[in-house]
Amino acid sequence: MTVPPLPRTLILDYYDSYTNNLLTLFTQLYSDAEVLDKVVVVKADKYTWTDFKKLVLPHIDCVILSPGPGRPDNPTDIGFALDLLRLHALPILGVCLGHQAIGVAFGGKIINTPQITHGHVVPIAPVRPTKKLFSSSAWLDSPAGKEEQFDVVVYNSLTVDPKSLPDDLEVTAWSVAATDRPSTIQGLRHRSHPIWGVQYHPESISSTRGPALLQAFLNEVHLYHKRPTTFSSLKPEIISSCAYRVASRAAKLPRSRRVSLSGLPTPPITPSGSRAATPSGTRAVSAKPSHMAEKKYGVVGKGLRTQDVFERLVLSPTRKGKEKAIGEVWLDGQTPTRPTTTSLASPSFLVTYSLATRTVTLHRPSNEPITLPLSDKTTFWDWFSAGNQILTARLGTRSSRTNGWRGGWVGWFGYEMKEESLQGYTRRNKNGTQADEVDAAWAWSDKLLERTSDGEWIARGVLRHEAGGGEETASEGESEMLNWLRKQGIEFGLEPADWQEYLDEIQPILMGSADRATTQPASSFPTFRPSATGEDYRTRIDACREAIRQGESYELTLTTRFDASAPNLDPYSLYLRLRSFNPAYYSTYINFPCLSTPRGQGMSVLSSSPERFLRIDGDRRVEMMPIKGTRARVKPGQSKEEDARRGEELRNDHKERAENLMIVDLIRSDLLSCCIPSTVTVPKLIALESYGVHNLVTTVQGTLAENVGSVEAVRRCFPPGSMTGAPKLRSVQLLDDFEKQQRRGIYSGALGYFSVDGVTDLSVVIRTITVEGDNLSIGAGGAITWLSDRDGEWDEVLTKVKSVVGVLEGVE
Ligand SMILES: C=C(O[C@@H]1C=C(C(=O)O)C=C[C@H]1O)C(=O)O
Ligand SMILES: NC(=O)CC[C@H](N)C(=O)O
Repeated sequence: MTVPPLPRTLILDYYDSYTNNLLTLFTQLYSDAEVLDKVVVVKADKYTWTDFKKLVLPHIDCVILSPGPGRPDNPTDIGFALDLLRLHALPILGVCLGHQAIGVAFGGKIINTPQITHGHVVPIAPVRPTKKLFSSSAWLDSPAGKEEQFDVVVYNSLTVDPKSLPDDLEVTAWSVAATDRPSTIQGLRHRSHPIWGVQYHPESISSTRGPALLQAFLNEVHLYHKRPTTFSSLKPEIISSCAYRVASRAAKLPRSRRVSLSGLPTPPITPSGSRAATPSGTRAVSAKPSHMAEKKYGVVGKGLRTQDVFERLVLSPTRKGKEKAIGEVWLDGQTPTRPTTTSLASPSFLVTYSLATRTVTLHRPSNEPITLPLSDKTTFWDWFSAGNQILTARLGTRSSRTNGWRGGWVGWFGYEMKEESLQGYTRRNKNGTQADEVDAAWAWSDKLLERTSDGEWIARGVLRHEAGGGEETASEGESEMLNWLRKQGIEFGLEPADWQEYLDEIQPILMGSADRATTQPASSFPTFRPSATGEDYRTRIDACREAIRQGESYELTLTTRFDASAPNLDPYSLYLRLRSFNPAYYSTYINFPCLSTPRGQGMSVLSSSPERFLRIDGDRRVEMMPIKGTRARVKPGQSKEEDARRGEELRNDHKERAENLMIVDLIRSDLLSCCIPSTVTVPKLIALESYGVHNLVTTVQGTLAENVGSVEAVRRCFPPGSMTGAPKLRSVQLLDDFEKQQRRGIYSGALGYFSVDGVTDLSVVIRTITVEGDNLSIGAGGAITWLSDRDGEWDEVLTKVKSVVGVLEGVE
């Protein structure tokens, strides 16, 4: 069976979090280059109906109406789709909401589906004989066409009422009835116009026969247009109306790596013009004059505890006020099964961002903070992304490293940064955010001490020197960020003398005695109390389920906050307790004493997050690992068999698997907004990982397109889907209301680093204590679906908080 030529296809996106996954069906039939040339995803409200008819319709060959939140009989949810369907000027395929729109456009009624189901696999049976799509030759010749039934994933609360089906429409498929699940309409076609719909999601990772369905549709499109040998490309104006464009290629990597014979980098030019001495033992690995230096210590210091080295190198100099540092950073990271590096750093300056005032603030040791209002057209993401791209090109040398921070930015984007990342988002309550909130904080460090997973130490430095031959140079003129920072006297990269001084500082520490450091872990956690009662939370669960019943969302990650007050607390000693109580892959301690928020002076993040948000390695491979599905582990000393049983029970739980699948499909769609479509894959679907709690974890990967930088990639996937639910935009708007506009802050955001070599690694901020002055908070929540049980969900929240701080007070 041959694949027809690819027609110009416009996918109208009703702000769903699965729409981009349709691209994956295309790339199973056509090349990336062809798909990106002929298929475009456009937000459904991008054009008015009048403009669409004039500017778009004459220049495309077919339309796909995407899934989406809401109802097809609500004009704010469905825009001009009903007019488009009634005009039937070209072939149209509707998926889920788009399919329901077909029902409504020709006179059918929308009702609640008898069994509301999201993220479950159900069998469906095509009706035969029937004309078109499910009986087109492409379909009948395909393996799917020969089967009586096949499995698909459904995400719907609503359905076309079979009793209301107008004569113009014919059912092409039904779900197979089961005792708890009556049969519902799964496919429709118009009897005389080229219009088809499917209620299920052919693009879901767990649906079968998706490409065969698409091919059957494209065959119909081919037939409709009288079988041309080829279709032309989309007009550039239409392509550029797409929300996110990705290039069909990955950036080329400089593969050759040259290490100078002496193992030393070209000596940098000092400001006076003379060649500086290169610190001994330093080695650079690069095809271009490298700015990245490293010194490996081998067995030296291997017997030391990381805590002791952190205290001597990072903590005591800043505490004595001697160091030129703005704070303390320990990217700790621990798990027995997934080895990771540890990095210790004393950043030299920090930029923060406030959404309320749209200002950036520069913080330096012993200087007054300086602020910069961003222009109306610029978001913090744009500002930071453009600057970071140039810094990476100028200072970093890409390598195939998969792990570790080599210097550059470390910090976080708080959850509220969604306001500038999520297309279509509007903050309803403008008073909710105070001016002196810290919505994003990124500190720069051009030196750090790394501990490899083998326990060896490596000092890493980003050196400053003039552009040398063959170096990619990017103009600073392009970056508002770099120009402004330069004006404030900020330089990126160390002078060779500074690097030498750093090595001189490290040497005696690593050669020193293994005496234990003086700081003791806090003897207990402060007492955390819920900010909302269990009853409040249960009521909010009901509100979530009602929104799901109405088709507004498929899953909502509802959260709440637990607060504690602890005057004179040493956040570091509390972190020491946390890291032994709940060691996690993304365990992190960050302390910025200079920051102040409405809750106090000084801000620290004490994280024990197990969840990867997004990592980009040296080959521009992106990996996201959403967690969904949680069970408590047994208490220490209790039976291992019982612990394993709970893990297995979680792995086989239909509700939890569905929660996970919904986020996996969302994450795939997020990655498709920045990766080459055919590269987005799911190598590991719903695996059990057991650390502080049992969790179900999925791995989604892709290769970043050449036109997308690391910060931009993060922005397109922000906020993390596991903290929002699906579809993302509608769900976060609903959650803002259900959570009473309460700020989530760092919790639910992303924390980690953008390394100068382009390697990026960020966690989802969960299981994390935020300290602001004397006030501490922990956010916690869970995914609410139609199948959620009020008590079970509240217990899950308590389980999560207890995995961080052991005991809780004031909970029913
Ligand atoms: C919301 C939290 O966790 C999120 C929700 C999970 C779930 O519903 O199972 C699991 C991990 C996180 O993505 C939290 O820990 O506070
Ligand atoms: N996935 C979808 O498109 C869902 C459509 C509609 N909102 C429903 O719940 O039925």
